[in-house]
Amino acid sequence: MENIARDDTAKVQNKDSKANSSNQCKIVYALGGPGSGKSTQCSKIAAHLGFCHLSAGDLLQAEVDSGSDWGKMIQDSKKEGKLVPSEIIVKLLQKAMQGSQNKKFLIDGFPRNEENLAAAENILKIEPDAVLFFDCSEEEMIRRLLNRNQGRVDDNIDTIKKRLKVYFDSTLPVINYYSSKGKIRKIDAQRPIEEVFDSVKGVFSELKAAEPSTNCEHPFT
Ligand SMILES: Nc1ncnc2c1ncn2[C@@H]1O[C@H](COP(=O)(O)OP(=O)(O)OP(=O)(O)O)[C@@H](O)[C@H]1O
Ligand SMILES: O=c1ccn([C@@H]2O[C@H](COP(=O)(O)O)[C@@H](O)[C@H]2O)c(=O)[nH]1
Ligand SMILES: [Mg+2]
Repeated sequence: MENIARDDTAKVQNKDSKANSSNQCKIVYALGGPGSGKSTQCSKIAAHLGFCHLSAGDLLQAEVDSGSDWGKMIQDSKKEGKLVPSEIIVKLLQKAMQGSQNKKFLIDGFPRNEENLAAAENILKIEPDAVLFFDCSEEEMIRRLLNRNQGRVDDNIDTIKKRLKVYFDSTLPVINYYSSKGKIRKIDAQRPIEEVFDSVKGVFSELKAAEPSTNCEHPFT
């Protein structure tokens, strides 16, 4: 599977990639704990700021719904709050990015562990321009997930506890890595949806202000 993914890597490049600078993309990651509001905010960013929103969890769920060979394994992982092998999500992201005319991607809920991070850098060959970190208390995340009411197999207290453990053990180190690279934009996600979105818009305004005024094919806003 890794070989198939590698064959196509040159088609998805962004400004931090070494190759193919003529095909520049803007890439923003959205990370945070389960229920921190990543997908809620990403939907609003896509609607208001013209990004293509790619939710890793939704891409995996689409595989389950399509009855693909990976479907059962993905569904079992989701029920257990476990992460699927990186090559699967990389393949799905790659297909979605290549199928989009948009060059501004908002990747929601990936990378979630160090294996994902290595796959993003070495197989997808993407580097985020910025990483939105939705910071929310554990109590509030649990409250939101138990009230989500979307029929998700993982919105029950046993699975939520497992997902929180994966988040604290595996995703926080990824957030710390991007923090050390100066890419994290931390947002207080504990507040009401519109207040959080005001902060999100502020982040994109700052990113736009910081980008070079010339030769910018895909501006942040
Ligand atoms: N700021 C907020 N205040 C109150 N409720 C919120 C807020 N943001 C999102 N919600 C609600 O909390 C629930 C979880 O939000 P959302 O699905 O966006 O979280 P998520 O971070 O994408 O979670 P997951 O990691 O499970 O995909 C949803 O029911 C959503 O409507
Ligand atoms: O990169 C990823 C993203 C998601 N998963 C699996 O999907 C579920 C649900 O994801 P949400 O982002 O919360 O919708 C997650 O718990 C994992 O089982 C993954 O493996 N890798
Ligand atoms: Mg989500």
